[in-house]
Amino acid sequence: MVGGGLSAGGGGTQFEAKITPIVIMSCIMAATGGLMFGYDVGVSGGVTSMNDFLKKFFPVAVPLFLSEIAPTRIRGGLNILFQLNVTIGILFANVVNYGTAMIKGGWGWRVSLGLAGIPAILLTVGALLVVDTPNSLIERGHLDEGKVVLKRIRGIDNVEPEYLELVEASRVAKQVKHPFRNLLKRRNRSQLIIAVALQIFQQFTGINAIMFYAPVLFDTLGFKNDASLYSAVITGAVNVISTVVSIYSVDKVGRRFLLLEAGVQMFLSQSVIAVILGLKVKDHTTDLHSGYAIFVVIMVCTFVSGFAWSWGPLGWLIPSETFPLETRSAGQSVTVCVNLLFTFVIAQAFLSMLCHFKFGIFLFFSGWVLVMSFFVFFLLPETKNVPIEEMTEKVWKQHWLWKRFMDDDDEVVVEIGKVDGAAKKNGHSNGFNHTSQL
Ligand SMILES: OC[C@H]1O[C@](O)(CO)[C@@H](O)[C@@H]1O
Repeated sequence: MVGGGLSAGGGGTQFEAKITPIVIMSCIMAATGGLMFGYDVGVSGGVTSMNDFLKKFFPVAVPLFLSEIAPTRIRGGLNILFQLNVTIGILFANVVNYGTAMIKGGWGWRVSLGLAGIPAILLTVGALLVVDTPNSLIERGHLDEGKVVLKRIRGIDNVEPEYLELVEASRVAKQVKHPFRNLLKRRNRSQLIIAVALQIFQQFTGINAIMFYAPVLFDTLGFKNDASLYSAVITGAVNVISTVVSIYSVDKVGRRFLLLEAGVQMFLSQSVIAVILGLKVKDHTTDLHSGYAIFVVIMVCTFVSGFAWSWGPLGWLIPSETFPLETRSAGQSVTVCVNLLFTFVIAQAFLSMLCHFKFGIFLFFSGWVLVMSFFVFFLLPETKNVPIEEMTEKVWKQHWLWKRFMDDDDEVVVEIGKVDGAAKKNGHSNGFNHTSQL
């Protein structure tokens, strides 16, 4: 599941755990899922700028601008690792497109599309090698097997404290009967609104207009065919590197800082692109002067880097750390669903919008960046370093608006049993909201 498999659900738990082969295998699995997602996003833009592909599928069209089981202590980093893999997949596709465009005989685009099967095969083979998680085994009643797997995963014999927490977490999870119904309850409104808004906003930054159509955009600006593909490789690399910046900084400077800083960066770069294109490109036969064209590439990279250390990874991270237990699985599903729905909407609408708005398309997206930055400023609370189980008290109940939704009458606070009490005493958390309202 996109982003969902790497929930940042852990609070302050610091169980003893080695980085074992099983954990590494699980990370490779996640990486492959991200690669597949990213490759599919990246490959489409490239092949649609290859003349042989266009001749085959668009003989009538000369478009003006043709244009998506870690130890707790590394859970946050792994969450963004998913997005990192998406960006690596995109970069990989961009590099492949650059190479296959040079194949003589007009079948290079077939190779680009065909290679999408490789991450899918890796994922399938990987899935056969990976064992059931202890959580899943325990939840299905296979307690002994769950403990054995936990020992293998952690690489140690003394897994008792974590095992007991997993058993307790599973007991609590079983009490959640109607996750989707819970999602609509008033007390869960804030997390739901924020998760849905983040996904819609992530796509309305216009990132996929760039990811899908960058080579075509650069082509239209007058870059030669291979130069436009080459430029897409550059933006793909900027995307990867800037996501790494997010991995290192998100727990230091916080989510709000990254989103607000990137808001300014994305707004300015998109506005500059719009102004240059508006002033310098009169019609689709005009090539941009090479100095301006390079400047546009730099502005596109500035935009992509801002996105890559903010809305890209945080769109996944924040919902995964804010939904309480009673709505977590349902909330993650809605998050992914809304993201893919709006990826589809933008991909479908972009070309028609481009024909109507022309350079104004970048003003359209920069306007949205402004709106989402205000949303972050006023409505998104900081969640950096807040243990999951304290989110309600420390985040939602402190917020000027969201605290009004926290006083639901039919609230039933689940008292986690003695295991939880012991865990709390030790400063541990089982990754679930201990005051979950069922
Ligand atoms: O890196 C850019 C990519 O990241 C996503 O927003 C997913 O988080 C995709 O929609 C986009 O293609």
